[in-house]
Amino acid sequence: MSTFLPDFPLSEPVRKTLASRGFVSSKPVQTAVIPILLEGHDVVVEAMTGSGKTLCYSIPLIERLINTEPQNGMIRAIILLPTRMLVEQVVKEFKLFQKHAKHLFSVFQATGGDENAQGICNELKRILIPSEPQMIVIGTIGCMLKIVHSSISMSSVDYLVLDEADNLMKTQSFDDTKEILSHIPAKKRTTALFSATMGTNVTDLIDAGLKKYFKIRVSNKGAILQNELVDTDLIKKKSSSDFSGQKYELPTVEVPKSSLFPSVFSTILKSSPELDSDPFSGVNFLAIHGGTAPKKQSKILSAFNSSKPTDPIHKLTVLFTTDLCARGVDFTDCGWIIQFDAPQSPDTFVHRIGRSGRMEKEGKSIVLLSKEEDSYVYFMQLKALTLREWHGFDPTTSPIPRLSPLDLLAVEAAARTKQNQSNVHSELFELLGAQVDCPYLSVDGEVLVDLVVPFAAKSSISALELFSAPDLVTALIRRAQLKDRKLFDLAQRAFVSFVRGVKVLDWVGVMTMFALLKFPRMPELKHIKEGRFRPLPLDFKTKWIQYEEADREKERRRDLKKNKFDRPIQKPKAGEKPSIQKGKRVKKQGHVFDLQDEAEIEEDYKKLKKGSRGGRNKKKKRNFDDSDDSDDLMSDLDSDLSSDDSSHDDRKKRKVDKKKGKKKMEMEEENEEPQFEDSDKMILDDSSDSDQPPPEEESVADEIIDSEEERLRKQEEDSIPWKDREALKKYWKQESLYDRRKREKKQERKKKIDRTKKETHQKRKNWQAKRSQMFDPVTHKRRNRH
Ligand SMILES: Nc1ncnc2c1ncn2[C@@H]1O[C@H](COP(=O)(O)OP(=O)(O)OP(=O)(O)O)[C@@H](O)[C@H]1O
Repeated sequence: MSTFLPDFPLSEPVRKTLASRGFVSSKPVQTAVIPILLEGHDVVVEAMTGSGKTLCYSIPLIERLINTEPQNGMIRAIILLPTRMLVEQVVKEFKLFQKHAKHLFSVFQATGGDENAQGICNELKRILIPSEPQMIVIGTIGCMLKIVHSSISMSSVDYLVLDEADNLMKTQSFDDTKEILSHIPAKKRTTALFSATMGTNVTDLIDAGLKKYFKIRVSNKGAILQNELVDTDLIKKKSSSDFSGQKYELPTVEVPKSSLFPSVFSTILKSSPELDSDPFSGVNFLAIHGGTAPKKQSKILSAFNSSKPTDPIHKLTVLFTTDLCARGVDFTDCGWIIQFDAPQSPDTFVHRIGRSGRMEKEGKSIVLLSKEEDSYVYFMQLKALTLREWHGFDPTTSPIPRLSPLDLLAVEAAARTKQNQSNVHSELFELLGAQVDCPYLSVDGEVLVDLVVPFAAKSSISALELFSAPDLVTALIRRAQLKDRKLFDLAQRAFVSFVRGVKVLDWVGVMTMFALLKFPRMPELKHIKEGRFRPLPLDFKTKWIQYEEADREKERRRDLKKNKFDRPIQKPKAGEKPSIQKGKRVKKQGHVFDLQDEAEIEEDYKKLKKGSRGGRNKKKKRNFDDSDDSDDLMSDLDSDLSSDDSSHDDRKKRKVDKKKGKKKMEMEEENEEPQFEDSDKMILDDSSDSDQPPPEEESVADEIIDSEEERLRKQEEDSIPWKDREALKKYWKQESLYDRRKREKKQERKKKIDRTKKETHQKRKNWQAKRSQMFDPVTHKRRNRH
């Protein structure tokens, strides 16, 4: 007899599995639910997170498979879950039972995107043969939908579980869930719905085929989860989210909203050398988000779950993650959940915090709220969740040594003895990192400011001043961005994804929170004043920030060069004239630029336009139209990046020489004076060592005509409505006035020559006729006049 459920005899494989996992007694929800499911009734179960719901449906299923006639090569049960990660977790649980019940059943994982769905269906068909044992299929909605739509038979399915059922009933996926249910015979099946937040409205699912069901609700009484809040400024959120005072306690998981956030934080924390020293020397930073490859996700999860405070290297493991891990994921020993953002739905809040304090362990949750979010506390109260203000840890019990006044004096003195005051900031970092056991991130961000402000006041420049940062964390992140463009990109993308996902009240606060280097250019920010936002004061262009990775940097430079000329033509504002550049075609539309890069490319673009149109300078215009000029601008950029001005000048000179040489050759070859000369001639004329004759009168006249033509051409261009791109295209196909004049002139010249030739020919003819009258053609003697 098992001690797990004394009143219900369990089969040997189940007993063995439970014993091997050390489960000696059932938990309240298990005691309530397993017997009902063993009897084959439908259930709707709501029980707190981490209370052991998975076992509630897995034990009855295994018992059913053991105690009923096996149906080899058929699907016997379907378990639906919202994410691939959860599917993997549940598959693992069933495989533990399989160890003790070999050949009794097999487990099939149905996950994968649309592109893999067909392959999964084929694989399932291949193994659903009589020689194979009966099967449990565990999968996500998308994949399961493909399976039920394929020719695979569902007639033998008699057990259906919807774990995290409220999530599966969400509007976006509810139709799909119902569709799956409609393919599974309702009469003989047992249906079980589980969640920590079931709500009251399951009537829709009852419509979809739930029979008479038992509703079981296991109350949260006695739960050890504490919910607290930290009232903080948005700007200081980063600092406040460090709870290094508890570093030797249990692992921590942070659940922010934006999916990019984890990678930004963990990358920056990992890549800041200052953080290698205390208090982060023993901290292992991990991150899981939507962009993490599935295999890597599982690896990181198991690394996180297997981390222990007794680990000699990593005493603390911090996992940065998103709502991807908010539901169902079993973090076995997670002590703290720090929510960077307050979730709008109380259900999400419950699931997030439920990653800690599982299975009767103690767990703590902290949510960081800014001043604008005060009302959140009352909102949560209405939902029966109490948030208390958190006052931090007692510094005297903190394992991290604090900076003593003596240490402070030592640092200050060292900094002040430096001859070159502008170097003080780097010394400051060094000193703080190397000589003083100072917590860079303190329990309250104020400590940091207190620590560094004295230096700011006494030395000419401080770290905070240098990076225009309100706290040292922002300074570090800003500095890290300058060192590697990868972080700069991440910070911007994280900002954009954050502000697009939430209603932002304090824009400047959010910008500072993400340690942006410059005020971003976004349509949403059109009416926002920079206000207290402090951009990086250094006089620099963000395009100068390079990737540490050489290949990536090479690629960026290539792209930058290409983008300058691929930029789509922007629709001008009302009343603004369209800018059309002759010889430049409209290329790729909708190219995506970085926020900061866009501003700079815009600037370069204006420069280009100026070069091509400004002042109606023929030489400049033609130079731009020549592809060589692109090299000019790129070399401008390159020289900016490499600060190698002399090489740039050399290149320019070489180019002019090359053109001169080319022109000379052409002139010699053709030995003909060019008509309507272009910039090549102007460049040659400009050069001091030119050996060309001065322009003839005709070419001066041509220039006057040209400028008139240019004006006419411009007038004609401007008259084309911008909207009508077809008209624009046609326009380019049309002959321009300039070309027409050129052609007409050529024709006139030809006519003149023809006329002259004709006249000469006539004259010759007349002369010959006259001559034949005067001389005898045979004797060549003058005829006798009489
Ligand atoms: N009877 C038991 N004795 C000891 N540990 C148990 C028992 N039942 C389950 N557990 C363990 O408790 C943990 C939480 O279980 P489970 O993941 O099923 O919780 P849950 O209620 O589904 O949580 P969530 O709502 O977050 O999905 C697991 O690590 C599981 O192995």
